[in-house]
Amino acid sequence: MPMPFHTEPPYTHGQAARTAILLCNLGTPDAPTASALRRYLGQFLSDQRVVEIPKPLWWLILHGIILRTRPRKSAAKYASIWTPEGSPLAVWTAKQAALLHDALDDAGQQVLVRHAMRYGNPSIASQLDSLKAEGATRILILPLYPQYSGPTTASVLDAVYAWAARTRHIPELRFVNHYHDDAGYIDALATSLKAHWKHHGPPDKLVMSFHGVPERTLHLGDPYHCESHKTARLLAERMGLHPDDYQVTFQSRFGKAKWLQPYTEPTLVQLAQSGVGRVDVICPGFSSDCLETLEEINQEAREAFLHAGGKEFHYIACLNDSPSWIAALQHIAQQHLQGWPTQAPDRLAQASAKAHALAGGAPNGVCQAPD
Ligand SMILES: C=CC1=C(C)c2cc3[nH]c(cc4nc(cc5[nH]c(cc1n2)c(C)c5CCC(=O)O)C(CCC(=O)O)=C4C)c(C)c3C=C
Ligand SMILES: [Fe+2]
Ligand SMILES: [Fe+2]
Repeated sequence: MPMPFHTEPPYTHGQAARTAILLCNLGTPDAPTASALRRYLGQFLSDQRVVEIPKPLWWLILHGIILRTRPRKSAAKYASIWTPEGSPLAVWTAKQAALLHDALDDAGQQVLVRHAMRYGNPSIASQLDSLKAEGATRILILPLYPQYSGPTTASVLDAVYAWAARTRHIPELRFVNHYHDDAGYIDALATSLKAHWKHHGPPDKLVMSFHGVPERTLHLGDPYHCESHKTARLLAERMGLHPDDYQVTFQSRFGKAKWLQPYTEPTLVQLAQSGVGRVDVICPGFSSDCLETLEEINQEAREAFLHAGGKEFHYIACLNDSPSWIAALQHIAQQHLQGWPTQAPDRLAQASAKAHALAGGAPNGVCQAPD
């Protein structure tokens, strides 16, 4: 009796091999509730890329303290930014994938574009499984983090490698490592600033706030700090700013350890106290608005600045679905897709079917080499 060798959905005879892009973001809770936050934070904060404290000790702190108190507090913050469509991070990420697909399609490149979340849903493994089931044999992993860091970019790659480790027939995989100095990305940020300043004029100080990481990761070789500063310098140059016109800060500190400095909120308070009337805050490291920008910056930091005597606080929205950002993503994707076929699938299917007809077909009509 013939053995059923296939442990995964096989390519059916004549099915086209497809090229795909998986946009990967951090993830977000499924609902602004304490139970959803406990699940999300439990997964997020168990990742050794995110918290580099030895496991037994961290497990006790995480389960004994953090997951008992933080979910309720964080849920209240999420509730303040939640939209009828869901969490802003999830809404924007899905929209970016759809717009990137359409932009590539308009350029004559038919590729599958999906999004996945490192924590929460849809997971990286589930999206890779479904891409494979749709015939993807070449997958470009594009993390939505312009600056490389261990907790973000490397953690996405860990999830991809973990999926690959349990997959028999691994598709060709490519990874975008970073694009902190990509001209299109810098242009997209400059376009946001120009649009804002066209109506409001420039501020007394522009604060460029990046998510923080523990300072020791810099000394251990993480390029995040330097890449963030390079993004800031390129944006300033692009805007013709003098070094005194702007400041780079790091936000979202977690725990008691020293993180990258200067910290965003204390800097804003100092600026207000030293007589700076108007600040504009932009968050170039976040490709879409999320809790860290909408709540931490646009609510908490705004209040701290105004409370300390500042007069005007302008928050400049993330790149989200802005056309210049989608064009930048398209260009970044195209650079990394070079050499991979991106024609219409029906043309590939015809070529594949013809090849099989010439070769006499595959046993049982099952084909594991569709190109
Ligand atoms: C515990 C350590 C954390 C590290 C290190 C860290 C790095 C890091 N994070 C982002 C981007 C985002 N973080 C977001 C939320 C968030 N981050 C942490 C902790 C660390 N992040 C926590 C606990 C949370 C959850 C919210 C809370 O309870 O405070 C988000 C927003 C997600 C959303 O749902 O909107 C983003 C985006 C980067 C880029 C980064 C390192 C460079
Ligand atoms: Fe974070
Ligand atoms: Fe540096």
